[in-house]
Amino acid sequence: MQTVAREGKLSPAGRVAFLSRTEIIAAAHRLNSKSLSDAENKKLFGKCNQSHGHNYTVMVTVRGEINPISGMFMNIYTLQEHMQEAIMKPLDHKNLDQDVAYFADVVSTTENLAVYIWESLQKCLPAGCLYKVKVYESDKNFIVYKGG
Ligand SMILES: CC(=O)C(=O)[C@H]1CNc2nc(N)[nH]c(=O)c2N1
Ligand SMILES: O=P(O)(O)OP(=O)(O)OP(=O)(O)O
Ligand SMILES: [Zn+2]
Repeated sequence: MQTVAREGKLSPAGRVAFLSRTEIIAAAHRLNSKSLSDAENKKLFGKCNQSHGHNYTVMVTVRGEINPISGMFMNIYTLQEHMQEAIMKPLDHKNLDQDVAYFADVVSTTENLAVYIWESLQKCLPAGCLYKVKVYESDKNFIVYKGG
């Protein structure tokens, strides 16, 4: 279906684009499960059973139809604002296990951090537009979570 504005040609409706933004959060954590004994935690998590920190790189990808009038489906600054509220404010320069209630009983693995970020963003983004959360714990280690 063609949509033509008063001036200029417009892209046909129905084109889906994927918009991504990254932010870096510095956070401390300790891999420790309350369901395991101290000895089991030490055996399973090794040195990560001790408090340490990471500079996590978080990449959020949203998707939507390109608006034929504006040429976008979401202003990047809107995504930035949502990431500020859902990610930076609750997580940056925090101790995940002590300062974030979600991790009181959830092991602060990168997998669970990605789930937390997904669920936090779902509350503020339009339904269905969140596509992917990718979290790098280091240059080499990263997790991708797409919901479900
Ligand atoms: C390295 C670290 O500092 C960690 O905290 C690592 C240790 N291993 C590991 N394995 C996973 N599947 N997920 C993690 O988040 C993780 N953290
Ligand atoms: O996320 P997709 O499906 O676009 O695929 P990709 O670019 O391989 O990304 P990833 O491996 O991070 O899911
Ligand atoms: Zn770690």
